[in-house]
Amino acid sequence: MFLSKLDSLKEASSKIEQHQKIMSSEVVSLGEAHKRVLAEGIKSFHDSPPFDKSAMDGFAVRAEDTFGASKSAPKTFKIVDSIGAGVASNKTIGPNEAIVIATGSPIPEGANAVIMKEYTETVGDEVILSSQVTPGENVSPKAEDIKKGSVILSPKTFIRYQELGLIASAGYSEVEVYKKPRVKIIITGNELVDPTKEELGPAQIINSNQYSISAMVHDSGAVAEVGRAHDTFDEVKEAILKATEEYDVVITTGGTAISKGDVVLDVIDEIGDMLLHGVSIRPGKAFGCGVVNDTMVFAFSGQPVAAMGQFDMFARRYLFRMQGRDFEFDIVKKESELKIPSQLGRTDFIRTYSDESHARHILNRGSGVIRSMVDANSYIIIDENDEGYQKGDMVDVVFFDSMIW
Ligand SMILES: Nc1nc2c(c(=O)[nH]1)N[C@H]1C(S)=C(S)[C@@H](COP(=O)(O)OP(=O)(O)OC[C@H]3O[C@@H](n4cnc5c(N)ncnc54)[C@H](O)[C@@H]3O)O[C@H]1N2
Ligand code: MOO
Repeated sequence: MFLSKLDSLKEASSKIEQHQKIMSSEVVSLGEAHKRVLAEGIKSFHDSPPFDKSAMDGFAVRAEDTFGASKSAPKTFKIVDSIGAGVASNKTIGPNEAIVIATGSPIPEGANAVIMKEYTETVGDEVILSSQVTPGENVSPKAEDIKKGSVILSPKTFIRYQELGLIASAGYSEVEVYKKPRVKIIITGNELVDPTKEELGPAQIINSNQYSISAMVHDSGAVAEVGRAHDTFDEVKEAILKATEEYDVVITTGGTAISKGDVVLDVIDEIGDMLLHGVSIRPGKAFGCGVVNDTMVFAFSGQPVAAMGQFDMFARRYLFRMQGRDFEFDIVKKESELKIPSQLGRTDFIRTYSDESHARHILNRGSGVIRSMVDANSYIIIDENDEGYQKGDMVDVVFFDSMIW
């Protein structure tokens, strides 16, 4: 049965938060660290660049010697050396001397600027400059990017491609990150068949949740494995108990309402601590969760859209936080194209297609209409204290893409 009074979204979130777990850490190679979260701070082993470095192909010179050089009054320098990538010159530049230099090579002793090849003409062992340079021009100074010994990233930083580059430059080949939670998804429902079944029986439904929820788990930085259970108390109980022993989080779908085969919440109640059954949200009211064997078990509706919404409202934040990363809805304001009524005391997640300016309506919004999630790109969130919106009101919108890990 649903609990006698439905929890609000805020109450439900806070009950779940009280049982938030954080994963331990592991060391992974840098190649595997993309989209993981740092469990350690990163202190640089090196300066980057490690030396004053040429930013251009051209000639290293003493800037002072070039002053006054122009197309109409070119200056001639003597070429005393030529260095390519990965080579340092052992020469020291003297007055009116130049060294051929490649982008990335160390600035030779005595030089303080690089003139781009385009402003020069080489004649034998001399180079004619048709422009002047200022001290430091076309030179990337030592440690301009990273200073040796400095803390460049703090723990809990999400590693995007940019951070990967920085970590590599700091001299790391492996890093300590939070482990990925392993999530067992248990699909319940006697009526369910695989998408491969060609002829559906009179009461059969294709199991789509397995695919959508697994993908959502994956999109939250976690690893998903799927199992099936029939709608019997013993089978669901055994499946949940086993999963809580082997996985970090368990998600079930189906069997959260109140007919005979809806056993999931009764099972959780018997074998663990039930935290929630029924939340004042739409879609997704038939949501439950509890803690079994010290493991969070989320019980989602069988209705495909309700299950996706419940993931967005509860499981996504839980999985993010397990990996050391926070998650809040990234809310933007859009103008509502239509009047949207809502019930006080309930938080609504209205599927919508939002463009630059407007939140546009999606018509059929049943909990089983997966098409509505495909046509939508965002939710309008209507707070429990709002009775809805008039056409033209500014509404809170969260884009689906903004929720992905
Ligand atoms: N008397 C009441 N009945 C219902 C209530 C209520 O408050 N009082 N709540 C309704 C709400 S809200 C929802 S949501 C559903 C939740 O039902 P269940 O979680 O028990 O889901 P099922 O009955 O197992 O399935 C519902 C529907 O979804 C299909 N389904 C199930 N699993 C999958 C899957 N893996 N892939 C695709 N589709 C799936 C299933 O075949 C049903 O058609 O309860 C309302 N009832
Ligand atoms: O959990 Mo149900 O979505 O409100 O149809």
